[in-house]
Amino acid sequence: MSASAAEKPVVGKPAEGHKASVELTKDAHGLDVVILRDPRGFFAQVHLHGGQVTAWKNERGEDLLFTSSKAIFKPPKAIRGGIPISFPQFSNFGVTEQHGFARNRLWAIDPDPAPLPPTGDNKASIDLILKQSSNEDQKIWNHSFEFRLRVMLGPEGELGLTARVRNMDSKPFSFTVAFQTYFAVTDISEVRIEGLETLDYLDNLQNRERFTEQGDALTFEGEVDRVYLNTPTKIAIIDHEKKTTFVIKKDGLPDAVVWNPWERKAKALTDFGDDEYKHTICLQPAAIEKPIILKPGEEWKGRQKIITVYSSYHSGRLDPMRVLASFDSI
Ligand SMILES: O=P(O)(O)OC[C@H]1O[C@@H](O)[C@H](O)[C@@H](O)[C@@H]1O
Repeated sequence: MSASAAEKPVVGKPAEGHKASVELTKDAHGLDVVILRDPRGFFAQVHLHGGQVTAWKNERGEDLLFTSSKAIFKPPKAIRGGIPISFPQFSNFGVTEQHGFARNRLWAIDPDPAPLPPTGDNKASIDLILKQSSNEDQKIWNHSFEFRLRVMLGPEGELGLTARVRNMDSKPFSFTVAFQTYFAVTDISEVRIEGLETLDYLDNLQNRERFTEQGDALTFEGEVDRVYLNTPTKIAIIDHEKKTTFVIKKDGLPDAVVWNPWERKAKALTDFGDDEYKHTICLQPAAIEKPIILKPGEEWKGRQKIITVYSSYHSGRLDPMRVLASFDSI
């Protein structure tokens, strides 16, 4: 299912038995948003500003992504939370503004997402496009491109993002990219990440020096800002307190950034509550260490899919392999 600006919006939660729905509407700040709903109650919201997923909820209406209570909904500023997209540059690894310009621009609904197949009636999806940089962007990154983004809400409540970047220029260009995903967690000190152990990482807090992860899982006791390199296609974030696990599956995005500002940096961020660092972990599938190089006419594709797993952890020892295996059945 897809939506275009011309389609009549579907309003309200669909009754049981109805198909997934897509609605183009305005948020409380007057910004354009697309709402994806599944009959079982799963929900996702995408702002055209930034092409940014700004909410994802389970069937009980609980937020699975974090958005700051101090988030500023005034373009061109990116909204603090959800899934801002870093493109054509991650962080300050290049010449553009921090994290590139894509998160600060107005995206359009893509009327022609070919050749991606339609997602079918049981999935709600929206295709967005960001074309050609603004005049201001071109002064710094003067390349002609098309960035297509499909956001999909599946029948198991899973959230999928597929990014495609095509070089529309007559010369090659390169870029780095990240899905800056702010997961909602109950208490950061009760969270562990599995899938990054023994890997090398660049530590943004130590001049991007290269280290090797020593622990058998990643836990949090202070500020973390690392780019893990050549990561596996599946990573799990385990929220012990909520007995919930997020499983992230990714393709075309070999790196994974892990960021939590902790107390001091949280206080320095104007659009982030002082204590909110306790309730989020930013895990970002990314392509950073080896920038993507596209020749004229070439296209790059990167994908992340996230699902939440609840019950398997209610008793006994955590079994990440079981969680990871369950993801494959989707
Ligand atoms: O405040 P911004 O521009 O959204 O960046 C937030 C953080 O984004 C993370 O991706 C970076 O690794 C951090 O270094 C950075 O502080």
